[in-house]
Amino acid sequence: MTVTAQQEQELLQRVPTGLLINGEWVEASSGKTLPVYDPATGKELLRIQDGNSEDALKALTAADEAQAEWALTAPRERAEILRRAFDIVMERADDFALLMTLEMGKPLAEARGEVTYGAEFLRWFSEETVRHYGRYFNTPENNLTAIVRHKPVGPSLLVTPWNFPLAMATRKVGPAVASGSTMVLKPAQLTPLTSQYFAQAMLDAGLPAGVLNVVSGSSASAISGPLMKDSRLRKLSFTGSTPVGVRLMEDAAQNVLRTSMELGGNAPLMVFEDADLDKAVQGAMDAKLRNMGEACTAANRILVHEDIADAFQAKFADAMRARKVGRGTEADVNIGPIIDEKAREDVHSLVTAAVDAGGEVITGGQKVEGDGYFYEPTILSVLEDSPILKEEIFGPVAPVVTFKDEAHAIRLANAQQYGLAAYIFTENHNRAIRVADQIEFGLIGFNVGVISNAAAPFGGVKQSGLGREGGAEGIAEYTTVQYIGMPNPHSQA
Ligand SMILES: NC(=O)c1ccc[n+]([C@@H]2O[C@H](COP(=O)([O-])OP(=O)(O)OC[C@H]3O[C@@H](n4cnc5c(N)ncnc54)[C@H](O)[C@@H]3O)[C@@H](O)[C@H]2O)c1
Ligand SMILES: O=CCCC(=O)O
Repeated sequence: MTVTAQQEQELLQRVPTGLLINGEWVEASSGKTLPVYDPATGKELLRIQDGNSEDALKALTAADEAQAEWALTAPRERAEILRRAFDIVMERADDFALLMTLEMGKPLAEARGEVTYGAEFLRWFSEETVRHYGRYFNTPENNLTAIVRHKPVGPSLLVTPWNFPLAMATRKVGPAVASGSTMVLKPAQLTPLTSQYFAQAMLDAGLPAGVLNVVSGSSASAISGPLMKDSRLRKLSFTGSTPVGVRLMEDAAQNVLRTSMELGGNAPLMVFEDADLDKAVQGAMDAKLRNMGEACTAANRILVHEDIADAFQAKFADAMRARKVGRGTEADVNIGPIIDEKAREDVHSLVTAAVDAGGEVITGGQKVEGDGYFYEPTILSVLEDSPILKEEIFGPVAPVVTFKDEAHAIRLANAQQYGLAAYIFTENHNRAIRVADQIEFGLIGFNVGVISNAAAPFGGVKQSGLGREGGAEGIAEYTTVQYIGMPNPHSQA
């Protein structure tokens, strides 16, 4: 069902537009506001307060002052806040979905999927909160008894990207709350509304003032810069591009901050000659077109065995041509716009460079004329040295390359700097594990194109980052380890 303009306006009026500092939505000290746009129309949706360095420091002060008491709360209390937050986000699922469609462009059905995915981090970490055990043991010499326990890392700066506005926030806020850490969340400039609506849900769930502070603003470095230099900050958790992540790691080194870095990806999707072609095409569609290709997990390099390449490409092209492009609020649309004009230009430049380097357009390959930043679902047939294979595409463009044998496929998969997600399509389980052993990626989809799940550790190797979010590993990113040694009571009188 198509959403009406009145429904959109009613929702936008309910979004907090201030900065969240110490439990209150307040105005920015600059007195300035920041516009938020709809990428499907290019029009302004709403203006929010434009936070700066002064606001960021106030938020850190609030987080720092709340830290000691928050660290001592009962794990059950934190767990129940997260569980209530899960319920509230699910009760408001339609609002969250529409808000993401409006500010980011993804079609409503996908946005609903993100609400479920994002909310699950709250439920998952509510369950982890009460089970984050330490250890108690005698040392090998029996002279000491050791207690090893986990303490909250302390005030954390959480920086999120625009492509999954809810899930990237819950994947950080969930474990930070679970661990007993306080935080300053800095959402992406392009999509602050979902984060602000989510922060209100956390307050409604009973999160004490000062634990979660939110500072949106037009200058990311004005917000993060002074915080990264401040000794009260203990951790940076960043999700975004590799170049920005590298710069922030350099800053973090000056203050010896704990860091979790969820960076870019350039996933290969490998289709072997023994693959089930229907499964492989479905997997390629899911891995490529989820979020219009604007995902760190997006399959950007479709590697297909030469014996099945024609058959695969024909089915893949039919599936791509069947997709409907349009504003995500309209019924039946399954490809929304690219986030902004610059991002669409970047996608088109990669396509043009691939064609100039000898690539062939199988379907698509053009910007869609008219309002908004739409791009046609595109398949390119390219050679293995095509420039498009070296970069994150962040759009609905799938370059296909053929390979001769398993060793060749592995070499192509590893031949770039990223190591986030990879996909393997084969009916031979031994081959799947053998290939997984030899490719350098943190996440592997075996005969499936989407594997993200709150219960599983998400993260990459090489230039895709450090640390893991979600799973049992996720909470450890927000704790420090303390060892207490004492005389073994049996060796004492
Ligand atoms: N590995 C993952 O889990 C994951 C998940 C989602 C997105 N990503 C990656 O994120 C990128 C897309 O997101 P993006 O365009 O928002 O990335 P980006 O790096 O431009 O921005 C990410 C965040 O960093 C902030 N930022 C930008 N410059 C900054 C600076 N100099 N100092 C401090 N903060 C700064 C932005 O405001 C935003 O909040 C892609 O590379 C994608 O692969 C990775
Ligand atoms: O953009 C990358 C994040 C996608 C995910 O969490 O599945």
